[in-house]
Amino acid sequence: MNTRHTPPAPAAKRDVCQPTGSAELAMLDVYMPMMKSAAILSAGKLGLFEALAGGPLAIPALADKLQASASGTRFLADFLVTIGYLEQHGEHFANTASTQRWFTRAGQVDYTPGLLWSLEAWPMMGDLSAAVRRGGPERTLWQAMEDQPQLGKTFSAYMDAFAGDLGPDLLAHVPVLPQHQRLLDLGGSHGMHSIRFCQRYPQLSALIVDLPSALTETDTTIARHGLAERIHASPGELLVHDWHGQHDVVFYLSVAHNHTANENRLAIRQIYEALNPGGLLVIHEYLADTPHNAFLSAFRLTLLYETGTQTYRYGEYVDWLASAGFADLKRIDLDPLEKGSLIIARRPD
Ligand SMILES: Nc1ncnc2c1ncn2[C@@H]1O[C@H](CSCC[C@H]([NH3+])C(=O)O)[C@@H](O)[C@H]1O
Repeated sequence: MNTRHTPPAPAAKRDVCQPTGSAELAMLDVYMPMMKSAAILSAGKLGLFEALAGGPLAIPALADKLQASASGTRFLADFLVTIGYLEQHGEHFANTASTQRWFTRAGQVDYTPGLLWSLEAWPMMGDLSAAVRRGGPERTLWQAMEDQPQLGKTFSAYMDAFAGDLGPDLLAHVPVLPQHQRLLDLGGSHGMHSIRFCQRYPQLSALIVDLPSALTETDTTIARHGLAERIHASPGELLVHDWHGQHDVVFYLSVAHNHTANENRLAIRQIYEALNPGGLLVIHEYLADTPHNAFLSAFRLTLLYETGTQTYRYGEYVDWLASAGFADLKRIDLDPLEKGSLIIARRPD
């Protein structure tokens, strides 16, 4: 995913996606979201939220920690207060509860890697008009990652943060059985989904297939979790790669929107063939069923620029899955909507 869902942000005073309806204020619709993004991303890059994770600080101490100027730190902190990301108590600045929760290591999920990824995506979006004209990217994100290795690393770290958020939903909804022993994690990137399932189910071992650009940290992460014997990462193009025999559970998590409809149809057929009878396919996706949804529309524009692909409707998945032979299809819409949906299907016994 490309820029996927954003964590719940501090309550906005007004929905910035709605036009102001006032000619004098029209430019504010562009200027304020730009500055809001720039300030939050800069705070992430400077480590400002993390610096406040241990407790409130006055500007001189905060500036010291960030190795930044006192005046710059003050202007940034002042603005972050006005948009609800910081609170001010006298001379001291503190994270709001939401900032602490979503943008620090002390929180539930630390999306700071998403801020760092958004800094990479920022200049790309400046070129969106060219993608609209062409109808797709000049070079896909995956091609760009081949000669800019930091892109792949930053993107995988962002996906890792998402996986921290999605992990509990997956564990709750995917019915792994005692006889399920082999997990294939297509586009498995950071490896955290495989790691969580292998931790929960001791009978499982996993194979992760992804492009080399996504796997730079994966072996280290697997080893850090003490799972080097049970989880292996194998670099390659998922449609042509050797999937090493039969599997019992296949993950296709946030991968379909990076492929064309025909590639997905083909992949789903290949997955069916690679599953043992009774095996499960688990898809995580953003379904294109909801019309006029600002998040989904923004995501499709991002894909136009980054990969030239798109999101698909649930009916399309049903068609691909049913024609491959899958049965017992189940759709689970996650809460909130921006978290996407799970589709679980079974290869009949
Ligand atoms: N052709 C391809 N072959 C293998 N992996 C791919 C291909 N195209 C995109 N990917 C990978 O698909 C992943 C999509 S991001 C999703 C990562 C992970 N499944 C998660 O849910 O957190 C990235 O790691 C890409 O490198």
